[in-house]
Amino acid sequence: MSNSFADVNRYFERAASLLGLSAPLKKQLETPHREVRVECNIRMDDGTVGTFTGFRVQHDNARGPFKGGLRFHQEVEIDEVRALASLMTWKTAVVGIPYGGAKGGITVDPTTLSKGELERLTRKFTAGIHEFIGDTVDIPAPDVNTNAQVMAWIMDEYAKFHGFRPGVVTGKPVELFGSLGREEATGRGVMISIEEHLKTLGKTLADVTYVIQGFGNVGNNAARLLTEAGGKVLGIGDHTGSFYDPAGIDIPAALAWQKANRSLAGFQAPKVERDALLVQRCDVLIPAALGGVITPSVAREVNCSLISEGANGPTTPDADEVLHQRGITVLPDIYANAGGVTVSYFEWVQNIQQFAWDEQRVRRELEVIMRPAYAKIAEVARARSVDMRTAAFMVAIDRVARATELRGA
Ligand SMILES: NC(=O)C1=CN([C@@H]2O[C@H](COP(=O)(O)OP(=O)(O)OC[C@H]3O[C@@H](n4cnc5c(N)ncnc54)[C@H](O)[C@@H]3O)[C@@H](O)[C@H]2O)C=CC1
Ligand SMILES: O=C(O)CCC(=O)C(=O)O
Repeated sequence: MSNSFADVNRYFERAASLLGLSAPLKKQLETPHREVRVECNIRMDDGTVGTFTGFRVQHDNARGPFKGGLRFHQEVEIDEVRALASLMTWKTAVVGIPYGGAKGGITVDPTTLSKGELERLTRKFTAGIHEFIGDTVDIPAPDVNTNAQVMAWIMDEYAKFHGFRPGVVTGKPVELFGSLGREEATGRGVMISIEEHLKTLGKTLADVTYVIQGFGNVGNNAARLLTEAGGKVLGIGDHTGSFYDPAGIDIPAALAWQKANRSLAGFQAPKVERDALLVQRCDVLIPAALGGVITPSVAREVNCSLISEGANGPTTPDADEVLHQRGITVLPDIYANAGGVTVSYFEWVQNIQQFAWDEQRVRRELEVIMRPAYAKIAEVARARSVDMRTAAFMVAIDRVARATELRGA
């Protein structure tokens, strides 16, 4: 289960060809600008030296500073980071926020580290990449297995080299120049994406049922918000367990369980096999864990009419074809999960202005970005008779291509 750069580029290639981009421009837009690899040696609690490898891939900055999350996971490798960095370029462009795309990661299972080891590793990585990041250069943020505390360490370590620059990183703790609403932002954006689509069908969030894979930052906030909106969540799961109940899962109980136990293991609800969760009956499926989980065989069996991609790259290109042939609408990752980076943008704006917004304003401004973006993608999908993913890539690539040409060589 991972993302591949070749897979992202299949989507890129299809959309770029429909736009009639020249071969040299396509190559320029496809190729990452810079890739940084750092060895991070740290002192482990038992006195030994731990060696870890970290990456930062800066894909494109024609429309603004590089922007994107930082992932700590045992399966992180350069090709995947490249894929995720490229998705960030198209994501920031499709919602029209003034950034390019980047992604970083360290190959580590953070659950095997103590808090002290995690802090030392984060600081070592930051020291290794500090020359390449900055609030006008490249701005990291949380992704899988990273959080506000990790961002605070990055901000602090960066300050040792460059002085106080809170906008060097987003997703910080609210007490330390973070933004209200950032933590739930990706889940909220997923909800908005679904709401916009349902509107076109004359339905509301309360009229449909949901299955959500992944119960971390994206999945659990989506589950909470959809439940608060009156929707019924039938299935949830994380890496420790999956649950499905046609009568509905008690989401407040699941959230409380997860908060107390740090995972869903042991949660009391009807269990299903991890791989079976994605094919349970529902109206809306929300993959919100890792990439590559919707393969052609899963796509042939999913039992929903809409997929909103909370995760990055959850659907392989071959599976995407199958979904299209089956008439299942996919709200693509670069749009559906853009709520997180959008509120990161608001955090950065607040940091630059040294002026904090209240949460209502953050939510309002998120809608101002997410709702028209749906309309734009849907308009292109209609006008060019393409699916929503192709349309989203076309909108994004067109914007990056124009910026690139206007800036010149
Ligand atoms: N955090 C953010 O703001 C954004 C995250 N994303 C994407 O959303 C996805 C989830 O990210 P976060 O929620 O931030 O990460 P997280 O670390 O908070 O949570 C990840 C969740 O996925 C689950 N998971 C991991 N492996 C699994 C497996 N094999 N089967 C089932 N569940 C599994 C974990 O148990 C956990 O519940 C990733 O693809 C990430 O790139 C996208 C946009 C923004
Ligand atoms: O908030 C951000 O800057 C980036 C979040 C992220 O990594 C993503 O959207 O995939």
